[in-house]
Amino acid sequence: MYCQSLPPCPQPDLAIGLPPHSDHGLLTFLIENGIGGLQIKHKGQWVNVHNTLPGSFLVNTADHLEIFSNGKYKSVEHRAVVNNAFTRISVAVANGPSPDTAVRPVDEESCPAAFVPMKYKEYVEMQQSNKLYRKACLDQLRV
Ligand SMILES: O=C(O)CCC(=O)C(=O)O
Ligand SMILES: [Fe+2]
Repeated sequence: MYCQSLPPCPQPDLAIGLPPHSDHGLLTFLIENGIGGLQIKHKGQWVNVHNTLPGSFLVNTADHLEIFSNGKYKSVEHRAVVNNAFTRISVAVANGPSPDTAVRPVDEESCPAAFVPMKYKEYVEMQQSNKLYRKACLDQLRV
């Protein structure tokens, strides 16, 4: 579980709250304190995602879904921007396999694997020991 607190910024256009990245795991569940600020990359453009449905989670597809589905379901690239009025608080819960599971494309027989296998815990360590940058971590595993 990851908790973020991003304070107001006098010049939000010059700052980035959380840099562009994709998450480890299969799916990520997200909640925030009603401020908005999450953006996803869609067809090359940043799109605001503001979940206003009370009591609901926002769900992002993550890297291990992309690996497991051999690229069929892409992990979503996302970032969080700040604003000049409110502190933004968010909680993200990653959901993945057990740490020692080597995640590989599910159907290697019918089509060539697009990713090399890696244990989930090794992937998390790799992501946490590098700067978050777009889908750079997943790109390391591409064949
Ligand atoms: O703050 C958010 O809405 C997103 C958080 C996030 O992307 C993360 O913790 O991986
Ligand atoms: Fe994220």
